[in-house]
Amino acid sequence: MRLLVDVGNTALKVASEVNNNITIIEEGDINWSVVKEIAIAQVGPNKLLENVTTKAQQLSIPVRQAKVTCQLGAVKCAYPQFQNLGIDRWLGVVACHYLYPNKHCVVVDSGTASKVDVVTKAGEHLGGWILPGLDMMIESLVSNTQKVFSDSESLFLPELGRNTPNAVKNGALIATLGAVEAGIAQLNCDFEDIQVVFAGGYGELLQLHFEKPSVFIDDLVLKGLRNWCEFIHK
Ligand SMILES: Nc1ncnc2c1ncn2[C@@H]1O[C@H](COP(=O)(O)OP(=O)(O)OP(=O)(O)O)[C@@H](O)[C@H]1O
Ligand SMILES: CC(C)(CO)[C@@H](O)C(=O)NCCC(=O)O
Ligand SMILES: [K+]
Repeated sequence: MRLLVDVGNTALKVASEVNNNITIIEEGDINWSVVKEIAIAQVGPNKLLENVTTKAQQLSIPVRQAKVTCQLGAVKCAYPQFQNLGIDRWLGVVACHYLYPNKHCVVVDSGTASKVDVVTKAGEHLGGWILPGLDMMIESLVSNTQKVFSDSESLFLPELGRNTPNAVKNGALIATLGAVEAGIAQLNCDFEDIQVVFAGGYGELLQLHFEKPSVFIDDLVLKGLRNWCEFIHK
């Protein structure tokens, strides 16, 4: 069994990979006796990884840290300084390209931060945008103003707000959905040729309010990590 680990800025996601099948598991439920290799995609702090790295050392399990390269298979990185691209973004792009090889993809991974990346069907990553995640947008508005406040009860809705929490929360939603539309516009082609892929903690909410066909893939970065492992083991 290969252990796949996605270290986000706030959340750790762990999965087992057996015969190409990825199963998301709780960190406490890892069956260490069958782990042959650990692959890690890390953008967040080492602290989130402490338990995994300690175990790996104790049991002498090989650990591989995925890194961005200028090219992986058919996928080419848009950043001239490819090392600066977040590995989560890179693996999201790689995963989408191999899941939808005949489509241009707009990859929307929204958690602590929101990332929108665009990759053509030829595998050319055109680049992307980093936005504050929805919570971060709200938090930065509330903490830098006198009269703006939010609440936990109000829903995120793609409509005009008529009270302060609705104005703030709906604004965060609309800004993020607007970036998705702008990503689509960058491709300058029929929507039929585009696959929009949502991922991350806010992915389902965004997909719910995005009015065109799209998919939500819970384990997108982990799928990209599996692709990365396939390439480096070749
Ligand atoms: N239903 C949900 N489940 C989990 N997280 C949610 C949910 N709805 C909203 N969130 C938000 O998504 C965040 C977790 O998302 P994700 O796992 O993508 O985070 P992350 O990987 O740490 O973020 P990033 O990749 O931006 O560093 C939480 O911090 C929370 O703000
Ligand atoms: C943007 C985040 C924080 C999102 O997790 C991550 O992808 C990251 O640390 N990126 C590095 C900067 C960049 O991608 O240009
Ligand atoms: K930083």
